[in-house]
Amino acid sequence: MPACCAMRAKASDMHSKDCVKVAVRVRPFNKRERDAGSRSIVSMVSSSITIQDPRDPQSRRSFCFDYAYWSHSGFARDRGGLYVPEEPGGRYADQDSVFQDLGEGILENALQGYNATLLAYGQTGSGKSYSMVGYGPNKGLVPKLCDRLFQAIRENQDTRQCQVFFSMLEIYNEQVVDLLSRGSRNPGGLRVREEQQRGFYVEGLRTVPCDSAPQVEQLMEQGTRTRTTAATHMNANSSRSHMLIILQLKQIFSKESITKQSNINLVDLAGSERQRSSGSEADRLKEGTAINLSLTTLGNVISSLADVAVGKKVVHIPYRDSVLTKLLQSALGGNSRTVMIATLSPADICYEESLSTLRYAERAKRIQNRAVVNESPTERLVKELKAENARLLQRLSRLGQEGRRANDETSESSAGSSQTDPSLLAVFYDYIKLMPMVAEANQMSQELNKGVEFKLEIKNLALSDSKGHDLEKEIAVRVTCMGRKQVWMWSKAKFVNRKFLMEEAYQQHQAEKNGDNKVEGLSTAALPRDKDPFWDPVEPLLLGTAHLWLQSLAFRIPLEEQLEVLGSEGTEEAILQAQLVPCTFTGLPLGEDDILIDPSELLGRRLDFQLVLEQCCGLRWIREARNRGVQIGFRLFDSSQPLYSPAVWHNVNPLLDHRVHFASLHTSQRLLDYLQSSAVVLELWGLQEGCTDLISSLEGVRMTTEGIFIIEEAGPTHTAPVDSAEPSCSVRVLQQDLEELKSVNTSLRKENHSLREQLNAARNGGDSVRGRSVRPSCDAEFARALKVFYHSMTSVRAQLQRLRRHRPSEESDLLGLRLFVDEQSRLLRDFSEQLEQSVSTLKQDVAAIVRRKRERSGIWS
Ligand SMILES: Nc1ncnc2c1ncn2[C@@H]1O[C@H](COP(=O)(O)OP(=O)(O)OP(=O)(O)O)[C@@H](O)[C@H]1O
Repeated sequence: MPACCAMRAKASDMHSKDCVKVAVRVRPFNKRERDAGSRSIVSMVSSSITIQDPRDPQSRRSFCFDYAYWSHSGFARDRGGLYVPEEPGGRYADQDSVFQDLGEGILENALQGYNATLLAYGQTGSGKSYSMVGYGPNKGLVPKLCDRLFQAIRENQDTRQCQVFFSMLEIYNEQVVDLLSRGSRNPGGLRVREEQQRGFYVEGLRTVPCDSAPQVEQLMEQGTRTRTTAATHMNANSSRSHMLIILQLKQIFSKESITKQSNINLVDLAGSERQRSSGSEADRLKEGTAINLSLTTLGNVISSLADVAVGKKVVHIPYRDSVLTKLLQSALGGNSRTVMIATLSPADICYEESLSTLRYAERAKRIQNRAVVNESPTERLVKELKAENARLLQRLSRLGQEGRRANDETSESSAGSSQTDPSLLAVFYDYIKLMPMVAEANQMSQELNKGVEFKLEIKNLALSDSKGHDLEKEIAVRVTCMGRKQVWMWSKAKFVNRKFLMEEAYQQHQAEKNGDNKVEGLSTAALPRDKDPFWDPVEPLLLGTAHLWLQSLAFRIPLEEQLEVLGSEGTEEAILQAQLVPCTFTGLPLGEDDILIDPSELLGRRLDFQLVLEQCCGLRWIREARNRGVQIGFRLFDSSQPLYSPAVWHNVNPLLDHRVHFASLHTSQRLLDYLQSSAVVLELWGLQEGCTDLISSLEGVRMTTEGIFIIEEAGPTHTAPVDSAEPSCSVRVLQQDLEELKSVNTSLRKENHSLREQLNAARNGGDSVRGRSVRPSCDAEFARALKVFYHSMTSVRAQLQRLRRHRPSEESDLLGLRLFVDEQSRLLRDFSEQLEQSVSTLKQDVAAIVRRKRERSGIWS
């Protein structure tokens, strides 16, 4: 069977992750070989090729490749000068058959949106240029590819708009020369730069838009003329430089609103032969060293990648060691579908070089690339990034406005508020960096049937601490096991580490698939869970938080709230009904008369209150999967350990009915400040099948025998060391102060009592009537007015929160934005009306109290 027909699988048949495809082509004898009476030492059967050592005919080496082309014999030259098989169906592989196998596949890949690379490797004069570019009528892969590309563009012009850009460069002595910019050769060559997204690229390389194959051919001719060539003893046309043609194909599918972009790299490598003492001068040696550097590095990169492919641990792939490998990074082990054509002479005098070429090709065969269509991921990434950007910008501007409002009086802060939060920028940077890694992890998971999905999230994007200050944002990866609906949150570091292990597992899997028995280590299929980089033990997950502000406690006013539990990125996770109930130390709720006008009255006194978690409603976590549960975690004041409500499972609106009694035995100014300026952050924790409940750690927690949590110990008398016989001098002074305060308090209470009596007497015509309803004192009236005000402030605050969260949809067009602005104005109007209403009610109440007080003093006087 003709070898060229043996392997007819097209390059486009490659899976998105596959090994570099390798083809070998054997050329006819050249004049020198014929003159030297050379004999062929290469034979080909199907896709396997055997080479014989001319000094030891028994010594043979066989290799098997994806494609093998016999172009050595059995050909004739037709009238047009084309080399064709001597007889129809003959074994000679002509330019057309090579293009059909390799070129068509590359073209299809490019049209699908994959990057593609074609490398020609071999000894000088072995037929690299013939295969890549061709001579005369025997057009090679590149011109044929361009012909077909423009033909395909014409055929598909109804469905897509296409743009083709052409660049051509040469790497010579580790310097990059733009072959399309004659005359602008700067001595150091063009710079190779690196960008996060783009990888390595040549700065300032001329990129010419093309719309026809003849135009490309013209540019190629121009480039070839410019190309540095140096005659060697082996071949008058041989080149000692690497030539790289880059065809960029941009396709716009207007109907689907997507674009696809693919790069086709066509690389004609310099001759692979070792530097020989061939009458070269000093310059030639330098040339040789540099060429060796690029090819040696290419060899090293290929070896390392081949090692990786068989599961060996490779610490470093030396892409950066040469210009060539920098520019070919994506073609070797990256996002590209790559084909290498290794060309060789079958002549006995070329034995060493041909064997070395075959070995090189053998290693290249093992390289595994991971090509992705540059449409969906890129489009999605851009879309996601844009959406994220819009969200972050909105948040930034909101923060800026809030910052400006809050810091009106401090010019320093208001200046700072216009600055971008550096933590946000860092997160942005991480986000962009991790996106392709996440895409790769997803692809590996899919191919290995792991059923695990990775998604980037910004942790704490919408969350704030107990003072309402924004928490530092960081990037996290949400990992979801699709089948069992288990979720994990991985830190950036953990993900990067795991991604490395995933790659190892993936490469192992590929090696197993290819039936490589020499693979060391465990089979990916039998990977135990603790060794599986896609697996982790299930654990509770922080779903979101809600803030219950404590200010009302400083006035001993009860508070009942419907709190919105916000997820890390601002999504509503649930509504939580919670209460703060000031109470006696036995847990009985305090009455209206216990409301304080001045919170400092609490100083030094005991304060008891209960935190009540009543019910959770509309739990998104449970709605998504019923086999889940939740718990609420919270911590107060100085406590380092959170307390948790008991777990509730399988219910979207579970009753929590959880009540915790806290007490401050001796309220300090610090606690008072805390109550007036802080919130208790209620954390909603998601439980999943197989994970254990969160348990409150009571270590270091002071509790009374009645189960009351002490948030602040008793005053200095109690905190004095138990074993000290005599209290210290300052403690004694404080004790005296306390006693004095106590007696002042007692006399004040008495006075208060007698004043109430007098008031009642005045109101009831001098009779002191016991048991009848008594009119409240001014203080109590004032406290009540204050309570009404606080309650109204609760709904004002809710309105403010609604305003803060209200944002236009990411896809908003002009009409959508107008609707958003209208709605925003309405919300603002409601908010200011409510605020004004609350303040004016308070003002009226206070005025009425003052008026009544005056009237009463009139009565008394
Ligand atoms: N498959 C082939 N069929 C017919 N002639 C071939 C074939 N391959 C190569 N040749 C001839 O061999 C000679 C050398 O080939 P070519 O110039 O392609 O070598 P090369 O490897 O590109 O060398 P260099 O490293 O100098 O670029 C050319 O004259 C070419 O026409």
